[in-house]
Amino acid sequence: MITPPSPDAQAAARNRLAALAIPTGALGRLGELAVWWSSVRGETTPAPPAHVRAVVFAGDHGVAAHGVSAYPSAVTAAMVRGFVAGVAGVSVLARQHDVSLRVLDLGVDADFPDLDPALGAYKIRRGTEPIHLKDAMTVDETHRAIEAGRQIAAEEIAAGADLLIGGDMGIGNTTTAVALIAGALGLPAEDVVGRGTGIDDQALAVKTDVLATALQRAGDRVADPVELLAALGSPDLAAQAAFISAAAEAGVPVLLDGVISVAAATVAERLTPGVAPWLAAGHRSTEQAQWRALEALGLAPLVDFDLRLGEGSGAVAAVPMVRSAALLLAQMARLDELL
Ligand SMILES: O=C(O)c1ccc[n+]([C@@H]2O[C@H](COP(=O)([O-])O)[C@@H](O)[C@H]2O)c1
Ligand SMILES: Cc1cc2nc[nH]c2cc1C
Repeated sequence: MITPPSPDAQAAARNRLAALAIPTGALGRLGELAVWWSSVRGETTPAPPAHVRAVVFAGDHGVAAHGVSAYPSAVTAAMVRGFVAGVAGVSVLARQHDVSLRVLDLGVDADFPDLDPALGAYKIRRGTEPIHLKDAMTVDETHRAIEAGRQIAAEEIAAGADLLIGGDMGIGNTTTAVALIAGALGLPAEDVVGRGTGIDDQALAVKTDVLATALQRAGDRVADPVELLAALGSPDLAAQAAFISAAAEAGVPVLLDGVISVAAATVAERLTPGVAPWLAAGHRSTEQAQWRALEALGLAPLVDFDLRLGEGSGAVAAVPMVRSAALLLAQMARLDELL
């Protein structure tokens, strides 16, 4: 059950925004962001987010061996080591913006015996089945991934999070993410397919075929979010979807990233309707499925920099905007105080 963000705080914030020493509406989307932050924090002028916590959900995707990505699956495990070492793109942004960053292996097709076992504490399986040929995983694995995502959110909230971010790492995961979006929104393969890590026209045609076959294979099962995740998803996507659901249930807002994060949010809205008002969209990815899914959630992205890195990077890059919005609403004078 999801309680909506505070309508009283939202109304009070909107009134204060309208009274600020600016021409009416001059803060544009920054003003709307401030009102959102007030509503999710339940205060007229809440402090800016000070305990932003990001979790990277890593996993491999069976479709990666079928010509849908510009990179081999081995990159997933290599990048997991990069997150652990603090040298991935999102690692740099997280340090810069004082965001805590945790990477978890939900389904990487490798083991990491030399690393902290906490990395694999929620591991469900090694890789998924290719979704155009068979179900990505079993329904039991799906339930376990969902439970993992809920627990991970609970841990981050217990650690004091006032804003959560879900990131991703997984070669092939844009195929999975856009399949979930297509399944949830009833869109055809051509309306969701994108170039992911940067595939050429030939691979784009293969990816479109894989998606169309996967959607055909899943059929009506897409109507049920657990069946949708089992047929077309992955442990990492299922866990991220449940992480978002659990955050919204606990009244903790989530800043979304690119197409994988937005696919997780789309599934979260199906798992627990009423999630969307707890979400803000960090950035606009290059993936068309992300724009369509954001629109369906009623969200407009903050940063529009042609980012397509994933990892939670676009969300972390937008954290300063949330902080700016909160501080503007709290610290600016009203026009009537200056006249
Ligand atoms: O966040 C996005 O919108 C996004 C768009 C394109 C690619 N990615 C990242 O690239 C990887 C998946 O791309 P691909 O082509 O292997 O499906 C995965 O690790 C994602 O984090 C991420
Ligand atoms: C190098 C590399 C880094 C990434 N980070 C997220 N997705 C990625 C995909 C690749 C290929």
